[in-house]
Amino acid sequence: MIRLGTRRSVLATVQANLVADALRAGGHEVELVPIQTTGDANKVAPVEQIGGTGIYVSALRDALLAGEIDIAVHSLKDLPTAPLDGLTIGAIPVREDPRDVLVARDGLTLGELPRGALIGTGAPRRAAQIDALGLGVECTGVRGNVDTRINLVAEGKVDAVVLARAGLARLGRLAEVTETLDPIQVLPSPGQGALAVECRSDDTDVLAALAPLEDPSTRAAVTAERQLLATLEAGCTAPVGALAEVVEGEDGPELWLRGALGQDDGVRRLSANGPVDDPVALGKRLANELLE
Ligand SMILES: NCc1[nH]cc(CCC(=O)O)c1CC(=O)O
Repeated sequence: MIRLGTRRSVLATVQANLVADALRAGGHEVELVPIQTTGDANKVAPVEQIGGTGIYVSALRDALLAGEIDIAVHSLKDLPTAPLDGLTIGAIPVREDPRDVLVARDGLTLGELPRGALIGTGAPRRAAQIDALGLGVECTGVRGNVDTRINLVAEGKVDAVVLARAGLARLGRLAEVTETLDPIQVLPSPGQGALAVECRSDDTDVLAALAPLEDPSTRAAVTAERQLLATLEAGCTAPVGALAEVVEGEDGPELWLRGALGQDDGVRRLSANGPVDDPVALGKRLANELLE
């Protein structure tokens, strides 16, 4: 029996079930163990004020280290970049669409929102990139689950909210999307749309069970994105956007990485490419170029 720890939110439960079903299809028995995290217990305070990086994952990691569960399913973008002694990411399954989306009143797109329109987003990354478009719209901090945030639009409290497309896809709510934001305008959070299945580093049985869930292209892409973030020494709430993709080059597959860094005077954007088997070097190189 593999005990799978998950946060209690609807999205986390859906994501946990995706992994549980994949393991069951491989002939394994899986039991879901719901666990309360700081991020879920406190849905009001800004993320930065209640611990920042890791508020959604530390309780799951503690349960893993204590042997209360065998695997934890995280949204990769919520997982701190620093590795934790004794734990490893046993599998990164194929990624959902990594882009951000707009859910706006009256079916509006970003460009159709009037000047002064209020966009709800608690993420400095999203606010910095939207500000840099010079549309005259205003970003305001919001928190809470997908339902809460979409309701702010329905209640007229904001004109629009920005969310991860992957979350809406997994919740079956893509019909509410009014625009999918082009990464040319808004780069997603490093790791967005990908799941990380974490386990104990020495748990060979669980590592073997997780191996078939792994998608090597997703692993390469998100490793480059997360290395970019780690090198920029930014936490999950810092204004860093990143998106990597494996593309077919002249001499075979190569990894392309785009990065955006919010600074006082605007957003700096660069891209670079490198071999698929060294995403860490690519992430470091682009980070250093962004800092120059
Ligand atoms: N920050 C919370 C969070 N963590 C993961 C997702 C969505 C799913 C994903 O990106 O994999 C979301 C919601 C959002 O940003 O809209």
